[in-house]
Amino acid sequence: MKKVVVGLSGGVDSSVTAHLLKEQGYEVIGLFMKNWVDDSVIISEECPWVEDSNDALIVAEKLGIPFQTVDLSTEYKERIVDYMFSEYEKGRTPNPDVLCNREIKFDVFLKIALQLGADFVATGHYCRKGVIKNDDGSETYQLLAGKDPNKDQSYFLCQLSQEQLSKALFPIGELTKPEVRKIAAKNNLVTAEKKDSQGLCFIGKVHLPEFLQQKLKPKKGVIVEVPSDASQFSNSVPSFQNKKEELAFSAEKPIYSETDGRVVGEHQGAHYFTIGQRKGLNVGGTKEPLFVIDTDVDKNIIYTGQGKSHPGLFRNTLFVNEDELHWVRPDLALETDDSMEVMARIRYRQPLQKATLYKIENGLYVDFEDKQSAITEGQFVAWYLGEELIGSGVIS
Ligand SMILES: Nc1ncnc2c1ncn2[C@@H]1O[C@H](COP(=O)(O)OP(=O)(O)OP(=O)(O)O)[C@@H](O)[C@H]1O
Repeated sequence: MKKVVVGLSGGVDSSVTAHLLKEQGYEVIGLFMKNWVDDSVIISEECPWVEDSNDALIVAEKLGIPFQTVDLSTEYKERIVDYMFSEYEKGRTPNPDVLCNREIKFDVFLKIALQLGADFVATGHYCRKGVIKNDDGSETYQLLAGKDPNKDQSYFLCQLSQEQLSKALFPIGELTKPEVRKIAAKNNLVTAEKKDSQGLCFIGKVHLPEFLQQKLKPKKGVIVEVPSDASQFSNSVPSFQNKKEELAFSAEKPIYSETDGRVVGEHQGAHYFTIGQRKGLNVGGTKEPLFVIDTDVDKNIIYTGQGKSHPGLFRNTLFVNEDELHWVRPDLALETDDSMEVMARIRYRQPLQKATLYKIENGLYVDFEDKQSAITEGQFVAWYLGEELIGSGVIS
């Protein structure tokens, strides 16, 4: 009998995951992980993990499976929380969810599962795993979108490797959320009606600005509004010698200075802000709301533009550095000077966009057919062939 460790979060998705695996004849163990808890921010009534671990325990008892809690708060702090602070400090916007899957659920957690003698780790992610049998007898694993288009979570797993995928199971990927809830209700699982978590491992449960303020000290600076007819947005495109030059030009973020617009307000620290952000600027009196179009953490200036169609928010092309480029399918990796037509997204739930990948020596361009709003440094871009996510990278 194959043994599976299920990450039981106390939510409905992982409850049904455990139930399905048991029905399929696996020997199932439930494991709840206590992640890092931001004690200074979370007030006791909001502290969610005690309630969640209790729900996970009740589900495990109901299913008649062994259950354990593991404390991964140290690893979580080192690999996710510290990384978040350091990225925000650099003016980049990290994605803790993607990291949590790569570094915690399918690394630390997976290793614990293997120590418990498990063959696989299963989670309640809405995605599927495909297996290609190669001629030499080896297997290649595919990360496929979940069947429920409203819930597809493949993006969150975009940094997984073949090694990690080989040990993963995603039993609810073939189901829709309503189907999952129905199965939970039919089997009297206490989590059947529980509302969805915020997605983020912990950050949904804390207030991001307050969280950041603990480590990143406030630093007053100015907010500059850049008009939509600023010279940076003029359409004069130089002529290019080759595609590489054209892509480099298109991926270039405009450079702003204080004199490109007027000072419209003050902020508490450019490192708290992210491109595309609207909330928290507290500037009134403009015809349309202001959006952050760039931050300069060195000079501590936030550049903004009016309205969500401000030209400063849009670009066609982005670049991924070689060392931040990841192929879920290494066998499909592009060689230098090769290109590939794909569908791509730059954030969770964004509808897939037509794009072409161009590989150069020190990285990869992702060139979108349509201009993309708020391409943000530090976030992940993920690309797909059909329903298969084949690679991803950090936007640089
Ligand atoms: N604290 C945790 N302990 C164990 N596994 C977890 C924990 N948090 C998340 N997971 C696993 O990762 C999966 C995806 O996590 P996410 O936070 O996106 O939850 P979700 O989609 O709301 O699922 P659920 O309804 O199971 O909470 C979960 O289904 C679960 O298998």
